[in-house]
Amino acid sequence: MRKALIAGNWKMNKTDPEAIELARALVAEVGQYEACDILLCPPFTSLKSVGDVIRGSKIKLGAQTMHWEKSGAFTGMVCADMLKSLGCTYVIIGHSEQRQFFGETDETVNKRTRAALANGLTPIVCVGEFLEQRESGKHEQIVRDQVIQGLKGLTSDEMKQVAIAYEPVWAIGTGKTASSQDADDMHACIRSTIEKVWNRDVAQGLVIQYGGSVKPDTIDEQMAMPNIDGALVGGAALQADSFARIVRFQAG
Ligand SMILES: O=C[C@H](O)COP(=O)(O)O
Repeated sequence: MRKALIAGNWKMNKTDPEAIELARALVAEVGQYEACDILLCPPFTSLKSVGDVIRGSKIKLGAQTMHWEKSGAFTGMVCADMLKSLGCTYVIIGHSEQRQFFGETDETVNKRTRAALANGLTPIVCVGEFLEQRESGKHEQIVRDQVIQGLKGLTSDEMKQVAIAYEPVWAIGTGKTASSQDADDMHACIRSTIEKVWNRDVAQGLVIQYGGSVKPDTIDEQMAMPNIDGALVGGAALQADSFARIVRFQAG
């Protein structure tokens, strides 16, 4: 049985005082909630302070990306050790905004994923198609390729530490969600790809989150789908009440 993972990706939002305020409100609302795993991914600048606020609660801490090298001359970047030293246990990798604006490729996704795993961090590997790719019927092939290339070379044991987030690019921050059925179909496609490349055990254990305009009024139907195991939430994670309602989804 897969435990749902509800993650808030705060992206480039919240000053440090604002991040502390939001984290405090979430600890008060859902800090001891155990029906699903809860993850906060603030910007690098607030990992330390959010980590301090959530310490002792059930809420986990993650980063929004990392470099694959251990240290060195990589201005602007952070490495796994730095994230771990602040209490991170997760890291988002290959988000479509990293792919679109910062040159992320399947190859760099693979490097980051391997480095995260080698350092005991759980990577949430993001995949998803553009609207024109869906409209031309290529969406499943595009996402399958991202999965296979991004996770290339991982052992079955390593795969058991990975989560995937399916985020159709056209649904991110637009207010348009994929229908629950379309999302579930893609999640099933991802799961069957994992089964073919690795094995059934890995595929059945894999947490696949949906991301793209998830809101309090969409989450219940989404989480009722058999292949949707959680959500990677952007905009609706920036207010405590909406994120707390998403965390407390009622899946049927
Ligand atoms: O990482 C989160 C996703 O990009 C979704 O963002 P959104 O909920 O604002 O559409």
